[in-house]
This record gives sequence, C-alpha cells and structure tokens, in this order.
Amino acid sequence: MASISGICSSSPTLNHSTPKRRRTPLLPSSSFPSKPSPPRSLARETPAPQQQQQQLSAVTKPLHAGLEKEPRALWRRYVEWLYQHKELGLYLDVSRVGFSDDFVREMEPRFHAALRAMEDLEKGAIANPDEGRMVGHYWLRDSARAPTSFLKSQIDNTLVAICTFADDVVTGKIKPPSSPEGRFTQILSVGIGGSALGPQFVAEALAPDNPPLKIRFIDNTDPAGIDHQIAQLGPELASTLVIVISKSGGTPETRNGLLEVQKAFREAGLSFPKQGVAITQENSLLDNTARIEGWLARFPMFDWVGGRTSEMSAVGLLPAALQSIDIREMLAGAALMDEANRSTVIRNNPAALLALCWYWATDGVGSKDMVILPYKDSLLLFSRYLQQLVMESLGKEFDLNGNRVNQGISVYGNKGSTDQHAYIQQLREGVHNFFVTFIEVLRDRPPGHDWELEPGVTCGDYLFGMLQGTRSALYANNRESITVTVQEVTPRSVGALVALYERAVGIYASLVNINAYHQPGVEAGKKAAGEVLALQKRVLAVLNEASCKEPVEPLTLEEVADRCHAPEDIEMIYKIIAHMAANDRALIAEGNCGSPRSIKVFLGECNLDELYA
Ligand SMILES: O=P(O)(O)OC[C@H]1O[C@](O)(CO)[C@@H](O)[C@@H]1O
Repeated sequence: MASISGICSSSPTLNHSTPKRRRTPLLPSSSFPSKPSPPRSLARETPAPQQQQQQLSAVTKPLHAGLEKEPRALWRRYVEWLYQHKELGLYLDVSRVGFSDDFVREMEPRFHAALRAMEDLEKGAIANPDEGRMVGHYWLRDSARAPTSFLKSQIDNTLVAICTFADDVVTGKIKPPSSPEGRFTQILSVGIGGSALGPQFVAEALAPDNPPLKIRFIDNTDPAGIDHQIAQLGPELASTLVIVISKSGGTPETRNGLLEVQKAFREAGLSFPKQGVAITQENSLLDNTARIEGWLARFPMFDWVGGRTSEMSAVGLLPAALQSIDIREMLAGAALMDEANRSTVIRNNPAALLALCWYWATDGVGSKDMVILPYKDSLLLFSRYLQQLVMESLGKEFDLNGNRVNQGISVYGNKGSTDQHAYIQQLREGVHNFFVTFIEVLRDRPPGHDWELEPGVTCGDYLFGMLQGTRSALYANNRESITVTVQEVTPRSVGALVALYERAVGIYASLVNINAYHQPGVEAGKKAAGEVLALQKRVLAVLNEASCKEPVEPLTLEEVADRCHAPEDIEMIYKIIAHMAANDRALIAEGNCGSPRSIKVFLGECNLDELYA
C-alpha cells in the first residue's frame, strides 16, 4: 500500500412533474522558402508608442534564407547550439531551424525585454492586465518565490493537504461509505479545458500500470460520452471518488457533468457528498455548493493560476497523487526547468531558445503551424495539452497596445511513428505550412526488459530510427524541426516539459507584445450558446401552446419563427427543431428535415403547467 512517502516522496523543489397529455405522432418520424515571399519585417507596420522601444527595425528574415545542408557545417551548428540540462537529462536541439547569427543578435534586445518582463511577473507584477491579475504558476513549484508570505503558506499548506488526503484515500483511511471494496478504486474527474487537459496528459504519461485508483474523465457536455463513463464504472461507482474541477466554478459543461453524475449516484442509492471533492476558487458557486452539501473535501484554485497553467496546482497534483505519481518529483522537475529558464543568455535558456525558433519559423506572426511529435506512446496527449497552452495563450486579436494583430500559432500532433503512416506524407511533400517539434525519449523500456527482435536491433531501435529518419527526410526537403530529448518519461521530466512550454509561451507572448494570460475570445461562443438555449425555450413555449390545442396545431418553421418574434432566427429555429425531433422531443407532422420548408412540427406532450405559467 502506498504511504505518504510513496505518494509525495522526494524532496521538493428537464424533468418537471407537471401534468402532461400524450400525443401520438401524426407521421413516423527545394529551397527555403520554396516560394519566394515578400520580405517579412519583424517590426510591426505601425508600432504604438510603447511598442517602439522594443521594436527592431532591421530584423528581417532573409528572402531566400537557405538551410545549412553541408554535413560538417551542420554538425558544427548542432554542437554549437545544443542545449543540455544535466540534472534533468534534457536536451534541446535547435540546429534544424534556420535562424542566422545575425537574426539572434538582432532579436537580443527584444529577448532581454521579454526576460525582464518574466522576472517582473515572477515577482508578482500584474502580468494579466485585462483581468488585473498576477500570474503565479511558477510559485507553485518554488513557493519561496511567492511575493507574500501569505501566498507562500497557501501554496505550502495546499500541498500538504493534497498529500495527506491522497495518502488517506490510497491507504483506505478515508473510505467510500458503501463500497464492498472498503476503499476508493476509481477517480471520475469532471472538468474541461485547463481543468482536464493537464490531468489527462499526466495520467497517460505517468500512471503506473496498476494505480491504486484508476482515473477516467468527463470533459464535455456530451450525454452519450457521460453515459459511457458512468456505464464503464458500473458497480464501482460505489468506490469512485468524483473530483469536480473548475476554477470559475460555473462552467456549464462541468456543471452538467456534475448533475449527470449526481443523478447516477441517486439512481444507485449512493450519497454523492461522501464521495465528492471540489477543486475551485474560494467562494465560487462550486465551492459554496460543496461546502453547503458537505462534500468529502475541497481544495483551492488560486486566482493567480490560470486553467491552462494549473497542472502544478491542486488541479494536476491531486489526481496525480491519487494515482501514486510522485508529485514532488514533478514539482522538482518544473522548478529545475524554471531555474534554467531564468538565464538571460538565450542559448543557455531553453524556453528562450524555443521561443526564438517559434519566432523564426512563424515570422513572429504565426505563419506556420507547430506539429508536436512525441515518439513515445505515453506522451500521446502532450500535443493536446500544448494545443490549449499555446493557442489559448497566443491566439489573440489585439496586442497590449490595442493594435489588431490576430496572433497565434496553431498546434497539432499525435505521436510517432504512428503519424508516419498518416499525415507525415503531407509534411514531407505537401503544403509547407508547419515546423515540427520531435520529443525524443532515450530510454526505450525499463532496464532488463529489452530484447533483440532481429540481430542487433530492438523494437525501440526501430522507433529511434523512425524519428531520426523522419527528422532527416523533412530537413532534406527544407522542413524545419526542433528536437527535445529526455532520458525517460518520469515525473521529473514531465514536470520539466510542462515548465519548459509554459515559459516559452510567456516569453513568446512578450516578444509579440500580447497578453498570454487571458482568453476573451472564448466568451463569444459561450454567449452565443446561451442565446441558442434561450431561443430554444421560446420555441418550446410556442410549440407547447400549439400542441395543447384540440386538435393539435402543427406549425411550419415560419409560423414558429413569427410566434417567437424571431423571423431572423429561422435557421437556428430549424436546427433547434431538427435536434429536438432527433431526440423524440418534437414530432414532425408533415415533411422531413431535409426540406426545411416542408415541415410541420408539434410536441408529443402538452405541458399544461407551462401553458398557464
Ligand atoms: O476551470 P474552469 O473555470 O471551469 O474553466 C475551464 C476552461 O474554460 C476556459 O475558461 C475557456 O473557456 C479555459 O481557459 C479554462 O481552462
């Protein structure tokens, strides 16, 4: 059985009971760049005053910048630029990105400004000006850096609370009330975006083959997906710890997931609060609900930690500890990486090196996509994790001076060599709109398990060969790549990888003068979704009124739209009705959904309460 030392071992660093009348349906229902492009100045065309200081008028990517191909010169470039972090066993090879020494020299002032901004951020500056917030995820792995002793003690106390709770759950000191097993065996994590992607990535990367608690996720408001997760738990629902994660505590998808899980608990005759854990900001809706209902435990999410950078907070640490992943090692790896990323010398600073490559490869305007290719199955979800980290941070319409810049870098990927049998054909020969980051893991298997499947060659040698071969073949066709190498996939190296990319994103955001720590764009979709649901309520009321008539009055789409006083929303009304019909909540009296103008619709039930409300 895992103990506290096993888990946290190393040193730190629409259901109304209303009268209804049933209705019967009326009807059954070569060179680089290969194509010369105009010179791309790294300076903005019309710099705002504050920007001008950091702008570098002469930094221009050469029109016909060629990639070094001469083997000895390429080897020299490899050796000259290879970054190694000895203690972490991590290497960063940027030799296959074609930046020139001149480019680096000219970018230096901008880097120094970015690194100074990062220093201020770590000291507690309001680095997220739109939201008036500090940005403190770096303090989570080195609490001594927190700007106040109160924040330091919050971090330290939370870590102790996580370790103690996880140990008590794993050892069976904290038990589910009605499980024959006598201890928790499963975790059901309910959360979305930054409240899911980190824990998903880390579970896939680091959970042992037989963890004390197995984890599964509800990270959407897809009813079928939720049903699937609950069905997979089966009778083990009685020994499932449900961790509801939401910084805001009000995200609709997460709330829906919680309501669905609570219904499953009721139907199984189980008491949800005794198996529920909340991770959220103090006094959020979720926090208050958990407190009032007396859930098993509550852990804080701090105002100064964003969702996409929350892996080292309770969001990531609690699920990891419950799977007996060494969270102090994760924190130590991240702290070591943070320290390296404080170097003011670009070539000694791995995050700055990454940001430099991104800037060069994408012309500082996101002109190329970032393809993440880990050659290791356990790192499969790294690209998904990075997709949010990079795209939600860098994908911004306006810069810090209010100029419209439409920044961002698109991120996708899966894993090698699997992807060599899928889209790498296009990377090698097709549209040249990307740069690759290979993630290489040197250790193939735990010691003592390897064997040669043909003389002198192991299975892992093939994986190695595939990575090296793809890197070479892409480069031969002028496709640039970065390679990050780690010795093994361990809590320490995973912590370091997370920290590396968090910092690279922060530095890059400074280079292009944007706020990496807010996400104003996602609000538009949420607001529009709310408007659709409000329209659906009006449609339902109109259909209910017509369906309560004797005889029932099926309506055309135009009639529904007119009675909703929303003729301009007829397309959305059609979609609402088609969705309701597909779910047996509306009945098509005439016509079919493929010919929207032909349909007449009514409800299968008349809701009298609703009608007279
Ligand atoms: O943790 P919360 O508040 O539920 O938010 C989940 C996710 O939603 C977002 O706010 C975007 O919609 C992400 O930034 C965040 O990670």
